[in-house]
Amino acid sequence: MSFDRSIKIAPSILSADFANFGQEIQAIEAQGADWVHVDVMDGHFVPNLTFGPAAVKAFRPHVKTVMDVHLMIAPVDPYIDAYADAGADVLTAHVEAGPHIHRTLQAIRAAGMKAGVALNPGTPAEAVAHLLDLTDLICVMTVNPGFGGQKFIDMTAKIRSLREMIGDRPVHIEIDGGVDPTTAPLVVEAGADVLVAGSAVFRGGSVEAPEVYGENIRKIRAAANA
Ligand SMILES: O=C(CO)[C@H](O)[C@H](O)COP(=O)(O)O
Repeated sequence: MSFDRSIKIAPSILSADFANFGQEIQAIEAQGADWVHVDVMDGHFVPNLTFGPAAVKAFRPHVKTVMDVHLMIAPVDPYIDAYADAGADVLTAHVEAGPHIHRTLQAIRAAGMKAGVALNPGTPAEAVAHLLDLTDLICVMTVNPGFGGQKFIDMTAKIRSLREMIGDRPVHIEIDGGVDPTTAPLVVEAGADVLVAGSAVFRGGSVEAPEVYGENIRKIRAAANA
């Protein structure tokens, strides 16, 4: 997985048909998704439950691009090897999920994955200031994590601070929550390059009408690049 700052659209399969993940992943990739974003929730760190390592491993053969796994779980460290075995390319842990994020990021890289760190809306950019050489991606939450379809919270000032702090390091800034053709240009202008979108990609489409996913992805990308 090489680094570049071009805009990448990462549909969140939290908004896919839960009875049909394999075909949904194939459909979004055929329709232009750059990465596939997988939201892992534990009903403890966030008030919702999704899937664990066995399900993520079952998604893997369907993902031909980048499998971007966002852990909204606490603790993280006992599960790092399981997500490496499941085939995650990027594994992101929340800075709020435990006292030893430094160790967590080292362990993710040691397990052969790219290491991501996520920040809730209430957490300042400075929380990752000492982690910049240990991380490949900073995920800025623009909703309080747990559910798709929430209203975008403006984090553009935080994104700008992070882009400045990152300097010329090869670190992606990913935005997660409420990304659509209206909000995408705001976050890209502030310095983001990976856009996670659930509702705005899957709305109106299905595996029987995958061209809707393609139109939705194109609209987000066009707005982001405008
Ligand atoms: O991490 C998430 C929620 O915690 C989802 O990825 C995020 O909310 C995307 O969904 P939407 O685009 O519908 O806001």
